[in-house]
Amino acid sequence: MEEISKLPLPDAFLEFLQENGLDPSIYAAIDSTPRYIRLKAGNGAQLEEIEAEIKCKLERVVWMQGFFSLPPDFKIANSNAYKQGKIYGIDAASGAAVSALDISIGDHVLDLCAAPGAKLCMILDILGDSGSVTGVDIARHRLAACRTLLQKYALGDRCRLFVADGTTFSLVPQRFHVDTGSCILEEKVDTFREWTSRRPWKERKRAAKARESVASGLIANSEHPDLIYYGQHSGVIGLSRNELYQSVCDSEVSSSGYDKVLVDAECTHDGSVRHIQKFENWGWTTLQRRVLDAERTDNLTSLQLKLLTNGFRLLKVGGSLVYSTCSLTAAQNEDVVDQFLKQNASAGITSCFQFMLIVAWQLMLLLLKDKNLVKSISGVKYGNTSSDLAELQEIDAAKDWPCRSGRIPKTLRFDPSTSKTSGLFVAKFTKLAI
Ligand SMILES: C[S@@+](CC[C@H](N)C(=O)[O-])C[C@H]1O[C@@H](n2cnc3c(N)ncnc32)[C@H](O)[C@@H]1O
Repeated sequence: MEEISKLPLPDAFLEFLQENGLDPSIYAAIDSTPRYIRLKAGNGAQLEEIEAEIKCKLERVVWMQGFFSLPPDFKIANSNAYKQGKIYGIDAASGAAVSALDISIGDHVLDLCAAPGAKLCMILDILGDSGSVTGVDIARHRLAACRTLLQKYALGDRCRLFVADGTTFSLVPQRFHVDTGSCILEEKVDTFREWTSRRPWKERKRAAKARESVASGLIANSEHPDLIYYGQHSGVIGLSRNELYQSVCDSEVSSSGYDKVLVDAECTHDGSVRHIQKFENWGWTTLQRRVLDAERTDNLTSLQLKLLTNGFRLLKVGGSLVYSTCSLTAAQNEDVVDQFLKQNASAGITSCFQFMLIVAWQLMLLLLKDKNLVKSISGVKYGNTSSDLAELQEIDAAKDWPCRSGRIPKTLRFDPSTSKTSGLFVAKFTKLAI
């Protein structure tokens, strides 16, 4: 108990922990939790040079490639290696969420809650000169910070960033376009310019006006997602506005949706010990307002389920989705997974008869579509069709990670006291064809 009092947690937070069966002692262990950095790809040879510059030994994290630990109180922000974009500050557990995606060269990846962008940068670093990444976040200022990161680490070439609500975002990757090489770029390079800040004045004014209307609640979701950044090879250049914002039906999503989707959902952040510690300076009342408010917590779990559902909808058949949060509560993790599986699980098809019904329904929709009787098969609208069958997947890489199984088999939990990382929950799904 003496340990716990090192961080004077407010009563409301202690109650929140008690209600959720969480042990407050993790917040006293901050002094022994290392800092983590990841080396940007291609900088491995400069390890000794970086160590000399920061005057500190970088301890390799044996279970997460490219990651190193530093003493808990070490500040990387002032180092040249950080300023020059050779190292990132990112917790090793966050690295695990990205590793769980098992990204292959050429993958088209959707990061549905992307800002401020540590995981997005890692994804781009893994992809290198291949595939594409679409980053989405509802908070414009946070996504702008993400754009700054892309520039700093020179990783934006295959990335596009949209300010949008991840629960309704509906664009698939520009698969074919990305890979068509430079001839289209040369022909139609003026269709979209590289930076939207260079968009024509009238267009920017129209977008700002639409944003104001949304903010004042007059209209909602009437505008397209706002594209605030795209790189040369993200598939955007050469497209007309209509082509970029073209929606597709579910049957197309199954083949041209994203190969991998990360839903690193908004949460109460209670597993991020360093984040909670910051409220000592920001004021505990801020914690109460931002984190513990009961209504917000209820809304959060519903938001998490919607984000997971929509991310899964945009996944192609055979692709993988990782759902992660830095909360340790079951309500935001296993309970969300449970609900999602109830709505989408293949195990839900309990009988041959049900299976036949679903197949018949799909065939009927295809037939109607063929005869132009329906324009899209519930395509871009929020909500699932019976073809969205989810299955929890084993995370193969996790056998060496310092984590344990969650309440649901195949889900994982990083507990700060044993993992020596930030707290994290990870679940991985695949989309099955029927
Ligand atoms: C845990 S943070 C994501 C951290 C990020 N993945 C990273 O590695 O830096 C959650 C993010 O979800 C965003 N968010 C909240 N509601 C959202 C929504 N409805 N659609 C999209 N993003 C949302 C927040 O703005 C916040 O940036």
